[in-house]
Amino acid sequence: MIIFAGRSNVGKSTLIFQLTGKKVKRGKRPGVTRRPIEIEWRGKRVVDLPGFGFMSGLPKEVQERIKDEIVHFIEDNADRIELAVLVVDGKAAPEIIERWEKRGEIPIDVEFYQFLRELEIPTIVAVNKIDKVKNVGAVINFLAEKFGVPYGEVNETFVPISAKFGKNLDALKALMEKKRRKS
Ligand SMILES: Nc1nc2c(ncn2[C@@H]2O[C@H](COP(=O)(O)OP(=O)(O)OP(=O)(O)O)[C@@H](O)[C@H]2O)c(=O)[nH]1
Repeated sequence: MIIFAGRSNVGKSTLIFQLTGKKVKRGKRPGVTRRPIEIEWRGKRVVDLPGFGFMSGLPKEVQERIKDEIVHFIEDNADRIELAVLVVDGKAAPEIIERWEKRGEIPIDVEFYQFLRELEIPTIVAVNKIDKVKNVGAVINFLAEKFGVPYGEVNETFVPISAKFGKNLDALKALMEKKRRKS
């Protein structure tokens, strides 16, 4: 099983469509049915987890419930998950992370990455929307530091992509194949 996770609106559905040719789009009404969506792809299960973090119009309790469901889903399936792709918005993430830190909170992306690592699930961070980013290297260095990824592991953890424009998806696919847990 391969899981895709990330904050709401980072481009998960767009990316999964680009990689698999399958639509995983939910109805746009937030909070209604935001269960994990599973598709079959090359004999594997690919799961699009609901977006976590702040979504406008969603009460805090609903956001918390979604987060709990995601955590439970991952814990329940940890042995079967061969790879996690954490999608972040390369344009928005640095600012969001800094805002959370200023409030004294652990940014949700950081928490989530560390949660996956604790469960020893191989994890790739797809840094999406790089078409909107000027200095991609700086963003990746920033994220690596915040996520606690050692320098020597940066290249096998972060992949800059643009899902919308189909940019660098071959590199992502290659890394997915390399990193996934082979049983
Ligand atoms: N500029 C740019 N926009 C993108 C890119 N990828 C996705 N988007 C846009 O970002 C918005 C959100 O994309 P989705 O694929 O719906 O995001 P999602 O993460 O599945 O969102 P949720 O369903 O809320 O979890 C859409 O308007 C996409 O067109 C990208 O690489 N570059």
